[in-house]
Amino acid sequence: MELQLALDLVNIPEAIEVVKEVEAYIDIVEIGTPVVINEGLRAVKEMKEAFPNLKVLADLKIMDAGGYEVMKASEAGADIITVLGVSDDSTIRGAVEEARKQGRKIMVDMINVKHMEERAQEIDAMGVDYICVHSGYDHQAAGKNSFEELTAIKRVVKHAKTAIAGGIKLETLPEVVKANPDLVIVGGGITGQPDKKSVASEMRELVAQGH
Ligand SMILES: O=C([C@H](O)CO)[C@H](O)[C@H](O)COP(=O)(O)O
Repeated sequence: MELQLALDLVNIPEAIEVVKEVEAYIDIVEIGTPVVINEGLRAVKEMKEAFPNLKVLADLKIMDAGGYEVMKASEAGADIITVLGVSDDSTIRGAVEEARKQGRKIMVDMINVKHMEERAQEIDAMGVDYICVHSGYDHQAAGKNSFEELTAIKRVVKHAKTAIAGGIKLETLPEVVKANPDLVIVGGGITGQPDKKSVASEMRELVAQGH
């Protein structure tokens, strides 16, 4: 089980400072959607240059022009790029095809997908690398989480790795680990803490107890 740090509410220098603190405890660093909107793919490029040994995920939440967007994120140095599960199949297939050419990976974010198991099965068959259940900020504000959705996709996903994101904190991580995703994504649960290093270190230990 791997741990991904999501950086959403920071600029590039702040993002780099956070990663310096917790680098030893994470497998993947995510340049979050708000950072890409504010700073562009330059944020991906600068993060990869600063931490060449970390995998960098560009959370573009692609909805159209999958091949083109994946090509641009790959040029910036992204190892993993996100596409939305609610997109047309042609968008997801285009993203996967380009990612294969570029030696990158595709994560499909299942935010707002209505028929979770059915769509997860279809997307799994398209050859994506990760399928991620996700309660976004607006869902979290309404008190939702994705724990049940993780169990649902694990029933049907045969090839892709499974991931979960959205409001995961140190206190809720043991429940997530029990559900056994391949990847846990944490943003505010680390970045919003006064002692980011110790929280990330405890999270690393919990995640290491999973497979
Ligand atoms: O993808 C995200 C969200 O849509 C904002 O871009 C976050 O990275 C994801 O939800 C993880 O962050 P936390 O919910 O703060 O753990």
